[in-house]
Amino acid sequence: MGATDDTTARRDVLVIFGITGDLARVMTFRSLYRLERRGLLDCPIVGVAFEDWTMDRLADRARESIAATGEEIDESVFGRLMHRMSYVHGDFGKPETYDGVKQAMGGAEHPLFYLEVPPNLFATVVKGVAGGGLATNARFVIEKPFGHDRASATALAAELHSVVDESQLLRVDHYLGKVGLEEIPFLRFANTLLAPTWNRDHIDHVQISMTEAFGVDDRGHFYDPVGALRDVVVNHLLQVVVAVAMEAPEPGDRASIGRRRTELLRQVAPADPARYVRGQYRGYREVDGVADDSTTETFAALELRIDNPRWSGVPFFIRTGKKLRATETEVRIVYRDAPSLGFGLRGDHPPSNELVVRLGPTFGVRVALAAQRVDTARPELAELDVGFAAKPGEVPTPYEVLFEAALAGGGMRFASQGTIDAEWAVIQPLLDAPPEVQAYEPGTWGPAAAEALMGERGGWREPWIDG
Ligand SMILES: NC(=O)C1=CN([C@@H]2O[C@H](COP(=O)(O)OP(=O)(O)OC[C@H]3O[C@@H](n4cnc5c(N)ncnc54)[C@H](OP(=O)(O)O)[C@@H]3O)[C@@H](O)[C@H]2O)C=CC1
Ligand SMILES: O=C1O[C@H](COP(=O)(O)O)[C@@H](O)[C@H](O)[C@H]1O
Repeated sequence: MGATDDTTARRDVLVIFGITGDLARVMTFRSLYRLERRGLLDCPIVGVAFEDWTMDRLADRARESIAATGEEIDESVFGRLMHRMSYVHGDFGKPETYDGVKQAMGGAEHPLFYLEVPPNLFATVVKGVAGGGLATNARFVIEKPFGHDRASATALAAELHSVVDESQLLRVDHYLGKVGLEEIPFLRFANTLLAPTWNRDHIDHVQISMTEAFGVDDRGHFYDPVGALRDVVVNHLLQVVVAVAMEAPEPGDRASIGRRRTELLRQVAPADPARYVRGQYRGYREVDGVADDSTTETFAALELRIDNPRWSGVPFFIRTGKKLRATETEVRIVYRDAPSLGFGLRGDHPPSNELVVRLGPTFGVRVALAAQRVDTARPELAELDVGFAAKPGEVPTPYEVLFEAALAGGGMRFASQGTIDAEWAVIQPLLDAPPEVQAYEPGTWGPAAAEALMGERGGWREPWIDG
């Protein structure tokens, strides 16, 4: 185990292993550019990869990558970003690569190492950094996947822990950087209107829906061995469950947020394969990189239960899939039936209240109240909507939030091994006994069985979609 600091010292260099790779192209350069524009970068950045690139080549890649995400490039911002960057090439398996990294780091004492590398190289890089004497006071950001099941996640953690301390590891779940997610606990606990009703006495069930209109496209090689459950349920959507269901952090102790997350996940009952629906869109098997006889799910719907006094008896329904009718992510709290009114209003059984937090494509909150208008025969739901951003792009992207948090030295935006283990424990029964995969037509809401999963609860609500 390597030497650690237990402070929250600001990082004084960012070293990115895998700067020439795909994640850097689609996410990293853009996030760094946006942080530079907001004046939030203040340290050198060292890119490391195998290819022998010049700085001009790196700058070209950075420029193309940023432009491809739709950002308009401000030359002075781009110039400042490139001015703080340097590049080291070498094999991650060779000690001399880390000599080059050490030199490029200058006298930095609190480095942040970001591993944008294939998962089978996580331990190689961490060991290389430690072997080069660079792990003292360092933090390591690592990317998913953290194993492909509970046992392999445990084995990966053990390998990493043989070199560095758990407190040095920052595991990325980009939903922990998503604007909207952290706002859910705030909304719950800061509003006297909501806090007393946020429990089994008032809430009938919770629907968490992350639907995508696009398919697997050019990611067949990555996606086919993974599937929807591992891609987004065991991580992102369980974090949405956590935000809805966790207890309040301890006053004045931000570190307790991480503990609260893990505590909640440990109270989620292991998922029941009988309450799990797997789907695959027609045409998926023709995607490049997908096996002709693939049974990988591109759609998953499941029910979870939480064994604690607040949530006992309240089902949490989750659905996600590719090539569905619309791209949206939301969590919908469906309240219990209102009592029969019995005081002479037309229509004596008002519809149930709903509270929706939309997490994508933009962030917003909707409260649906039962209302009786003079021109309608029965009470109906009237929707009060608050949009927090008119267009995508106006709020920080998840990766900006995560970089900012990691550079500030804090770990609250990242998942601990305790959290990862608890997540796999919930999902493992579904991996052990997966039901048959059912075909669905692109452009629908997935297999009919997903609707049946909801029983008598009125089915999946039409998501909150603009326009
Ligand atoms: N791509 C994405 O959208 C996402 C990726 N992730 C995760 O991020 C991580 C990186 O993924 P991605 O960027 O797609 O991977 P890529 O395969 O595109 O990139 C890998 C990078 O590692 C470098 N590399 C690989 N082997 C060596 C070696 N032996 N020595 C030196 N450099 C090496 C490559 O350098 P070179 O090119 O010079 O050979 C390249 O820069 C993975 O853990 C992935 O699961 C997570 C979310 C989304
Ligand atoms: O990690 C992943 O997440 C995206 C969805 O992220 P979002 O922020 O757009 O909701 C998903 O499309 C992808 O398959 C998965 O790997």
